[in-house]
Amino acid sequence: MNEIVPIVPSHAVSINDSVSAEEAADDYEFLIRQLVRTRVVKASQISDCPKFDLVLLELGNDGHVASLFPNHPALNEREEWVTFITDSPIPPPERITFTLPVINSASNVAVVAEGENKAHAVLLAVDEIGPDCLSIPARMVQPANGKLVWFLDRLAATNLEVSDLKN
Ligand SMILES: O=C1O[C@H](COP(=O)(O)O)[C@@H](O)[C@H](O)[C@H]1O
Repeated sequence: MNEIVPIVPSHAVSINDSVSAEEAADDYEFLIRQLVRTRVVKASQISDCPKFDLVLLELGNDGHVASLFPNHPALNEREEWVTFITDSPIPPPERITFTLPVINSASNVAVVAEGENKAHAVLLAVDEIGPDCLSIPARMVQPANGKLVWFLDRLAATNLEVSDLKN
C-alpha cells in the first residue's frame, strides 16, 4: 500500500489491540487528536472533528458501515471521535470505530459494496422503501460538506432502479 500511496509511516495510526476496546478507542482518539493539533490532519470548519480527505467504508450485509450497526447506541455518539462496542452482532464482538460525526465531516466518503449478498442492504441504504430504511447505518452517512460516492458491482446494484443510479 505504501508503494501505491506514499503514506508517511508516522501518519499511519494502528489500533492498540493489547488493551480493552474502551482503552483502544481512547488511545486511538488521542492519537488522531494529536494529528489534528499538529495539522497533519485538517480540522473541520463546521464541527469539532477531523476532516479526513477520504473515509473508505465497506457496506455490511446488515447495512452497517465502520463498526456502526443497525439500532446500536454507538450510532448516537456525538461527542467522541472514536467509540467502542463490545456487542457486535457479527464477530469480533469487541471493536472500535469512528463515529458518524467524524465520517460525515470528511471531504470524501466512499462506500463500497460487492456481491449479491449486499443487494438488499444497498437498496435499504439508498432507496425509500419503508421504515426499515431508518435504522440502516449506511443511510446515515451524509457528509455535511463533502462528497459521497458509492462503488457497487453489478450484483450489489441488482435491486436498484436506473433512477437510483443517476442520483
Ligand atoms: O464487520 C465488517 O464487515 C465489513 C463487511 O464485510 P463483508 O464480509 O460483509 O463483506 C468488513 O469490511 C469489515 O472489515 C468488517 O469488520
